Amino acid sequence: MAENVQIGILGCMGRMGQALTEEFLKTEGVTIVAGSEIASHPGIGKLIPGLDVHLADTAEHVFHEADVVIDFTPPGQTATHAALARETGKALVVGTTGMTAADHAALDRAAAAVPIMQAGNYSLGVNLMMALVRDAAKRLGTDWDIEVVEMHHRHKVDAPSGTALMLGEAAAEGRGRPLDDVRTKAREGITGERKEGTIGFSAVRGGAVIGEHDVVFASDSERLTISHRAENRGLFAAGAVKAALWLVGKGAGRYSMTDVLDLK
Ligand SMILES: NC(=O)C1=CN([C@@H]2O[C@H](COP(=O)(O)OP(=O)(O)OC[C@H]3O[C@@H](n4cnc5c(N)ncnc54)[C@H](OP(=O)(O)O)[C@@H]3O)[C@@H](O)[C@H]2O)C=CC1
Ligand SMILES: O=C(O)C1=N[C@H](C(=O)O)C[C@H](O)C1
Repeated sequence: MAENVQIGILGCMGRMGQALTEEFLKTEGVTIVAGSEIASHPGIGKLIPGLDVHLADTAEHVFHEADVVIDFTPPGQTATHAALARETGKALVVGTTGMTAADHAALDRAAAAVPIMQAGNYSLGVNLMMALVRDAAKRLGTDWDIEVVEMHHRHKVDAPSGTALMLGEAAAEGRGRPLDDVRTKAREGITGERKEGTIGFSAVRGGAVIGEHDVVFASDSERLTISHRAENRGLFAAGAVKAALWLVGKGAGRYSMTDVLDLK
């Protein structure tokens, strides 16, 4: 690992931005050298609490200053940040969810030039859960219906969660099918009976829930549920810090948390 890794955080004053700052401050061998927020943020130009760094209003500044940039901004900026990583030659860790196919394509383009880490969930538990779900889906026939249910706080803007989609992809992979071919989105009205082999998604929003995910396997005579509960945001921040340090010195490419945790 490099001597002292210069870290930049996009969305620095958000829920995850603050959890990341706290986690990096507890970590040896790293310095937060830049942080950005949306231009209308009242703290722009002022010191970021706990740091000797002024809050910037552009991502360009953060990419210029840092070795590794961590992106936990709301959906919509990923393609721009991927292009900046490619142009500046900097490593990028993406935590943002609600990504589009165009966002993924932009990350793939950047990954031809620089190391890119992306995960819808940076916790050990969820990444292990993906392997369990893949295995269960492989072993249980299509007479076992698969439903992914998630609950998050009232501020979350995307649905289903990035984690729910990762879990759905793991289940579809276990069944040897692309998720897009078997996915059922939210149900409403006269939906007709459930089609065998499909994977359903339900998103619940309310209160301050950090993140809850259940994958339900339901047959005519029994039901298996694999569940994860996040107890605090520090969990995701600790995983993202680990991922950022793991990325230092890696070649160009697209990486995920399963690489960091050696879960493949
Ligand atoms: N992969 C993982 O493990 C996890 C992923 N997430 C994901 O991370 C993302 C952020 O979550 P969370 O921290 O809760 O959200 P927040 O809204 O609390 O934080 C995002 C911050 O980024 C700011 N922001 C908006 N646009 C920009 C911009 N262009 N440049 C810099 N900053 C900007 C927001 O400002 P403003 O509020 O004014 O818009 C806000 O302060 C979500 O997509 C969420 O799903 C969350 C937890 C774990
Ligand atoms: O927005 C959140 O808060 C979270 N988002 C991620 C997701 O969409 O899966 C991860 C975690 O569940 C919290």
